[in-house]
Amino acid sequence: MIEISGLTKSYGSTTVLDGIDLTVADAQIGAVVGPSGAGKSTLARTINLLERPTSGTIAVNGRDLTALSGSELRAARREIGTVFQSANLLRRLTAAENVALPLRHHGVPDNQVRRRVHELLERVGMLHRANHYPSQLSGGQRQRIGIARGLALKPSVLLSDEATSGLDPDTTLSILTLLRELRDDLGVTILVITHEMDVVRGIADQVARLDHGRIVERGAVADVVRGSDSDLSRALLPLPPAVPAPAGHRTWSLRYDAAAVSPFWVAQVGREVGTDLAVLSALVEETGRASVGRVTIGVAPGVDERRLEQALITHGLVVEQRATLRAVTPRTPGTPGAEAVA
Ligand SMILES: Nc1ncnc2c1ncn2[C@@H]1O[C@H](COP(=O)(O)OP(=O)(O)OP(=O)(O)O)[C@@H](O)[C@H]1O
Repeated sequence: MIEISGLTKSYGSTTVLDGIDLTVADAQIGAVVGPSGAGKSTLARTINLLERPTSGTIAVNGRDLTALSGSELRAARREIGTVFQSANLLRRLTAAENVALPLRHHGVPDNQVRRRVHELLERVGMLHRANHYPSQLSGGQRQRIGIARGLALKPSVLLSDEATSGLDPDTTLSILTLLRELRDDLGVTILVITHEMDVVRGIADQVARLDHGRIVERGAVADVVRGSDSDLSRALLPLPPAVPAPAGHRTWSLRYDAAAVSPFWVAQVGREVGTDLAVLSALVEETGRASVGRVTIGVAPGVDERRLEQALITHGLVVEQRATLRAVTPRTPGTPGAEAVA
């Protein structure tokens, strides 16, 4: 478990991190997201103790690591393994030698190093590349070696600092699957710092949004995407573009827990209210161990909107937003069109 409390980092009069509180429980994956300049890299460098915080504490399994110095601090760094953006492997060393590096640095005897490196390479699926140099590996393979090296000293926490940035979608997916396995099979606590919402959606249990050095929103990923109409929620589950609504229709954005709502809700609600609902965009996605749906519907003029809203609520849907529409000239002759004006 990692508990960060009141973490502040200033450079001169510039405060880059301002009172960060963040906890990731054992065998959970926590994610910190934020735009460029929010303070993500600074947070990563401060958490893995490459930089000292100006104030605040970083405790791993109840032990405050910021209070330590000298040899105690060096030993404490073992508690947090880091996987960097570009894996940061040494070019002149093989994959196995790179993984062995932290073990040798900490004076682990040769026979134990060999055994542990074998174990780690096997764990990340890279045993067959043990004697390859970084230049002979793909980006995803280098990142697997980086993860093996991050785990070498059996840290309690694995910090992933933009580890999938720059990888193609399939490779990203395979790295995320590996991180998920480490959580589920080995019980590793993982803190992912990223600007990629796909990463958060793919593996995180908890998410916090960093903006201008502060955590401005946080929660369980499932709750954030299911329960609120916030910036983070929309960023995590953006709706695909909607097709134009039939002329005169109003568009309503809806959100729902797909596991709890009948898959026939569109027809059922339409029947109850006596109207046909137009589906203009729809998305159902598994995220944060929940199945969440977001839909934009077109509502015909003259429909009793209070009754419609009540029916939707009864079926378990949340009405997020309604837009007033005005008819526009159709692009294809004969096709009705409309655009949102509010
Ligand atoms: N050593 C430093 N001295 C002064 N200011 C710094 C220092 N390091 C970072 N900053 C400032 O802190 C802010 C946050 O930088 P940081 O690199 O942590 O953001 P980031 O979220 O990682 O951005 P990106 O996604 O673009 O890498 C920036 O305004 C940056 O200029």
